[in-house]
Amino acid sequence: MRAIAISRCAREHGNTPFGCLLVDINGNILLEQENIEITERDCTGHAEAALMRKASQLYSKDFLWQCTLYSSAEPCAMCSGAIYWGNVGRVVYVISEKRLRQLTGSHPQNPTLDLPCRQVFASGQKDIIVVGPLPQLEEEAVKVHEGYWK
Ligand SMILES: Nc1nc2[nH]cnc2c(=O)[nH]1
Repeated sequence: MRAIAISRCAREHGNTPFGCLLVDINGNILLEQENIEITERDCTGHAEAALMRKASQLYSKDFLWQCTLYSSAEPCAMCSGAIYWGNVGRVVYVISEKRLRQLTGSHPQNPTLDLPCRQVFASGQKDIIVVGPLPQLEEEAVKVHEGYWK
């Protein structure tokens, strides 16, 4: 899955191992985004938030509602907010926030929130479709995190 490959690139480039991409209704890849929080010294530099900043500059809200954001891991509350405000209509993720929390533990670099993206979206006013976690891809995605959260 492309989002997992992007998460591997993020780690290779010195960032936390997360990646995502935006795909239109016809399956065309519009944007790809690695996590940039370390190299850019940006606490909001999660892959999904960074992608949403670019997406909202390039595309209309009506267009983005027809798009899907694929992510290597479940969007955190901040990124879910960006997806909500940016108006992307569908999200697919591999690793759940719960599993991520087991991986990162209490690592100060990633004090993972125990707040599923579905819960964030359910507090809003639109029906964003959420697919995930994806058990058949989860181990491949988890592998990219191996040895990182020490
Ligand atoms: N899903 C996701 N979770 C994160 N936790 C820390 N950074 C990230 C990121 O870029 N994406």
